[in-house]
Amino acid sequence: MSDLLVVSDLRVTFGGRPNGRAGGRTKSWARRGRTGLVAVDGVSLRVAPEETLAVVGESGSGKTTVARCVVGLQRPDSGSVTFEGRPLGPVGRRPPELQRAVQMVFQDPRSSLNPRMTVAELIGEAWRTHPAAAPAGDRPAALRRVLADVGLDGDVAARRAGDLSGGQCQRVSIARALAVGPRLLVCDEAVSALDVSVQAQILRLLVDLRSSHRLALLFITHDLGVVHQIADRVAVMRGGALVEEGPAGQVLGAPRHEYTRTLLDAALDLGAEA
Ligand SMILES: Nc1ncnc2c1ncn2[C@@H]1O[C@H](COP(=O)(O)OP(=O)(O)OP(=O)(O)O)[C@@H](O)[C@H]1O
Repeated sequence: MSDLLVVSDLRVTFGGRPNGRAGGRTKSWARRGRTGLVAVDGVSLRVAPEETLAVVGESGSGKTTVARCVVGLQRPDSGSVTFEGRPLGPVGRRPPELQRAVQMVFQDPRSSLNPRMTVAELIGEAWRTHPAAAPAGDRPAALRRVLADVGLDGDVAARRAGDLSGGQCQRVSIARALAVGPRLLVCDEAVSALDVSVQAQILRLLVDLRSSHRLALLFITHDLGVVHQIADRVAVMRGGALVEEGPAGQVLGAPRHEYTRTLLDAALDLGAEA
């Protein structure tokens, strides 16, 4: 199967000195390797349609920066991100159909949703931003459908995000992404802020949605304990670089890299303590 998302040789630095063209089209930095922090260093990844790739690694390993490049919130210094062979530039410059195709679910739903807005308003906002995805006819029925897709009752529509539980908020975040018809969901630590039992429900939901909505998932997490529940393939990052990548069974069951073994041992220790 041909790839949906291809990330090639991505490099991102922070804190270097602009070379005089900052604000222009090229984000280039003088002596970046020496004066800036290399957050992502030559990372290449592929995600096939309806596949889940988990990107794992400790805090600071560069996972979120890769995710932000994919959704267009971070411009790489070099390298490329393509979706079905089309370049994915910064979010503001993406054609609307590519903006819709790649949606992100953030770690903390309480800060990614305006607490004063009702669920209906939040989903309506997504439809306003992407009019091509807005329902042509009966909006309340379309709203009920999208809420049902994420396991929420229709009466949640009238409630404010600030009055919902963490799990309900994350379901609303997923509904908001689903409402615009994505092909790829980038989930950045999407279950990390939730209680363990709610984590399992949201993981189950993502697995179900992947099949029912034919989604691919780029699932970013520091927690190897959740990866086996969701991933087809696993990529392990350390210090901005990829150290190992392969089928989930192989990376989790017979890791080749010492660092992956250390992460797995740490996850096992945490599991034993829980
Ligand atoms: N906007 C920024 N400005 C400066 N440095 C940054 C910025 N964003 C990330 N970094 C740095 O880049 C490195 C990679 O960060 P990133 O958030 O991508 O890692 P991560 O693996 O997702 O970790 P975490 O799970 O803690 O977010 C870190 O050293 C981080 O401090």
